[in-house]
Amino acid sequence: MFVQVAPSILSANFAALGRAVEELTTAGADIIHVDVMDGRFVPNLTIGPPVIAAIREHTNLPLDVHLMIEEPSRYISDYRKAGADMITVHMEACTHLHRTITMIRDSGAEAGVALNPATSEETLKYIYEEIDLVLVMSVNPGFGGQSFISSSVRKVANIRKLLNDSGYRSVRIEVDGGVTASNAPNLVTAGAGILVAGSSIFSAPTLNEGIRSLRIK
Ligand SMILES: O=C(CO)[C@@H](O)[C@H](O)COP(=O)(O)O
Ligand SMILES: [Co+2]
Repeated sequence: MFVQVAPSILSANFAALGRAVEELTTAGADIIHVDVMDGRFVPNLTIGPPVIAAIREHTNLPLDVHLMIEEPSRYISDYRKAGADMITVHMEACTHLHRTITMIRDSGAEAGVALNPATSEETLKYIYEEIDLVLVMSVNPGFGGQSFISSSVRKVANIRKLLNDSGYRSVRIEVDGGVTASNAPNLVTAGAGILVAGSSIFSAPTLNEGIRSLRIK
């Protein structure tokens, strides 16, 4: 079954992000996942547009920018200008979600909506038409290296069914957090099309082996 693998650079050496992105590209990544944290929406701080613009120079792969920030609508154009191809905002961080995802699409990027583990898939009902992907958080956002929350597999299957039944088969489901070679097959069978992984890829003997271990034959 076809799945795209999106390594998260949260697990890379931040002193050498350009090289990490080049190595992931050579190792067979499909997409580069970039975690943006503001220390408010999540209890951790990472990087912003200048760093994304710098890594943009080191790969031609799509940059998938996962915004774990309050009021993301204030920064959409900054992230797009920095080189983001896909911009995902959290349902829980957006009072005016419809407006924010419209801004993302108008900027020319693909629009994604992320759901925290405790947020129901039912909340997506009125925005199927406006989005390109749903990001299912399979850990509580904020940190790499956490354990996978197993109910996420059921959530992916529910979302796939809701999307297919409503005529939105082309909306992809991305899963992020604790993804490993042991849970990847179940996630793909449930309907995930993109798997994000940080620690499982960076702790593998090689980046290529880590990426390949998540692809389902
Ligand atoms: O968004 C996040 C964490 O909030 C993720 O993208 C993590 O970076 C994934 O890391 P692992 O759980 O695979 O180590
Ligand atoms: Co992420």
